[in-house]
Amino acid sequence: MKLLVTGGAGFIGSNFVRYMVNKYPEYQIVNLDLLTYAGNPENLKDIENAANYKFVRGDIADREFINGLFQEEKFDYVLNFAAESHVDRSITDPGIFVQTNIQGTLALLDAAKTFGVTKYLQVSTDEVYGTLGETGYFTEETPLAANSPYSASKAGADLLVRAYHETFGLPVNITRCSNNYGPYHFPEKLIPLMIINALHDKELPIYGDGLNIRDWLHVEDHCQAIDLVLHKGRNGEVYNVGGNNERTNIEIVKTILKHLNKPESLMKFVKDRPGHDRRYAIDATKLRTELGWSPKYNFDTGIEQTINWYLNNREWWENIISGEYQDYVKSQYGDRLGVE
Ligand SMILES: Cc1cn([C@H]2C[C@H](O)[C@@H](COP(=O)(O)OP(=O)(O)O[C@H]3O[C@H](CO)[C@@H](O)[C@H](O)[C@H]3O)O2)c(=O)[nH]c1=O
Repeated sequence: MKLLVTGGAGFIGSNFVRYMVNKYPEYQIVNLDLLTYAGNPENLKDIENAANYKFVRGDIADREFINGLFQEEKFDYVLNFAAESHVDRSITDPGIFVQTNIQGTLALLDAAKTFGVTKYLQVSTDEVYGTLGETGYFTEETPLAANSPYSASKAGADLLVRAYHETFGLPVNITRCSNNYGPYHFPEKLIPLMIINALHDKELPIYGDGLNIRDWLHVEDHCQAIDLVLHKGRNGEVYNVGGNNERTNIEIVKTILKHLNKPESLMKFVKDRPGHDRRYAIDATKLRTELGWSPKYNFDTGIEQTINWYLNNREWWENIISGEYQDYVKSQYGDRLGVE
């Protein structure tokens, strides 16, 4: 069984690669990653020499390269984690989101169709559903109503995946997760950014009134869900993955400050994100009842484990925020990156 995991050097992708390499020694896992600013080979240092693991550097939107890779490797499963993922960046530079998230997905779908796969799994996001008011939950039937260029690009990709199933009969699944947290989270996102700023006694920028709500999901629970959907998901189906842990941003920041024994005076309310979605909350009943998913983390233990991970892995994030990160990656991995 051969798996292509794209974006496997990113936060969720690397956690998933590690999970699969350890759980399925009999599978061959190929990690394809472009190593943009958010992809980091250091995330997988502990398994990089595993017999069932291989790293390839490349761009999912490079059709010629993708076709060559599919022809050579003959993948059984394709899991697309590769994406530009940061909402704030999509507001200043939407073009790269369309290129990677839409053109990249299209190139993978075409290759999957041409060379044949047992399953194509698209890792998507609850942000495609837009925003909720104070009540209600996103289900798989909630209409798509993306509000940011990022979520619009993910929604576009989801519709292509759906279309390749309906039109060409490609065996596909789409998973839509809520906000992930855990080890190796890139420090532009709320939780790692706040931990690192607090450790430096720097201000913690809270957008708007800080009462926006996110539904936090531990990345390992997300990995388990994707494993289940990959093996047991019904073709053509969408599965929502949510932690059932709704928190306001202020609650998150206060929790982090408390764990680190830092004062709340570090919180600074700043200009709101344009188009800022108010609330995300996921109904994951389908995943639980149909596929038997049950998350093992509750938020209190998960956030504590995550904060401790950042305390114990300073070198990992100091290399990233030092600005010397790209040079560092090149010096460590330059000769071993595979396809350029
Ligand atoms: C970076 C940052 C964020 N925020 C707020 C904005 C959001 O309400 C909340 C979380 O922000 P972010 O960490 O950027 O995550 P968010 O926009 O929710 O999107 C994340 O979660 C999505 C899933 O819901 C994923 O699809 C995205 O790729 C991922 O980036 O915290 C702040 O108040 N201050 C900040 O400095």
